[in-house]
Amino acid sequence: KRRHKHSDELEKKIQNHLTDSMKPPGADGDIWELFAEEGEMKIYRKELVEDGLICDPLKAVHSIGNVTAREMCHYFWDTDVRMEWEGTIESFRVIEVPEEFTTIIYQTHRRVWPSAQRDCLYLSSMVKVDNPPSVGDKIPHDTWIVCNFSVDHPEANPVSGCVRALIEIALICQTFITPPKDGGPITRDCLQCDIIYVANVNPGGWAPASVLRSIYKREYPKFLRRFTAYVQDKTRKLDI
Ligand SMILES: O=S(=O)(CCO)c1ccc(-c2ccc(C3CCCC3)c([C@H]3C[C@H]3c3ccccn3)c2)cc1
Repeated sequence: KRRHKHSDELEKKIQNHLTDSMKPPGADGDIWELFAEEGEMKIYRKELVEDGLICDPLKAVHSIGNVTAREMCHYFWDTDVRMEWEGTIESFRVIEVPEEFTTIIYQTHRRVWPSAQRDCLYLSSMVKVDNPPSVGDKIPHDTWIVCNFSVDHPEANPVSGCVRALIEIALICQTFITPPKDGGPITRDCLQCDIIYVANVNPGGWAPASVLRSIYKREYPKFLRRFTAYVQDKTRKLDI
């Protein structure tokens, strides 16, 4: 069962995401504030301050056509394409690959004036979920999750002056297939991918609340817009 040092922690986090993060906002009795809405994309936040630091949890739900859950999670997880859609990291390095679909990454974020630059050191794992909870009455064809969470690593060799931000992030995707009425073959037009993205970022040290909250308000919608468009573009059949 224990495949690498973080296997147990990873399993536990995935189980938590599948039970907690897949619930629609508000189902947990918590008060989520809808702060951005663009078509199917809805982004919610909660205000949370821990030890004086802004740790506002974020939850986004979205649904896009023509892609599968596996494609969404693959492009989110695959570091080979990271800089093609990530707009706020300055550099990153894969420190270790504990197993085939699990990497340990060190990355630095662009400095947010007037606070110090932040870096993140985290494990990133892509997993197919076998017995997914079905949300509502729709039955998913398949469910995939990418789980990113902060870990320690002796070889991080951090950029001096960076403050370590702590992250707990998950991208959970489900593929829904609507076969064509005429009984024809299933094409990309029959695909719908439901997305849940949860992010808990602890800035790790002081940063002005107003600055952080305005960054989150700007960066999360931008990230979801840019990333989903990127995947649809990468998977679009070539215009013949
Ligand atoms: O989804 S991922 O796993 C994709 C891999 O990169 C992810 C996303 C976001 C972060 C992150 C980490 C630190 C910060 C802050 C804290 C104080 C100063 C930097 C932010 C703030 C900058 C905000 C932000 C929000 C959304 C997207 C990017 N930037 C975001 C880390 C990982």
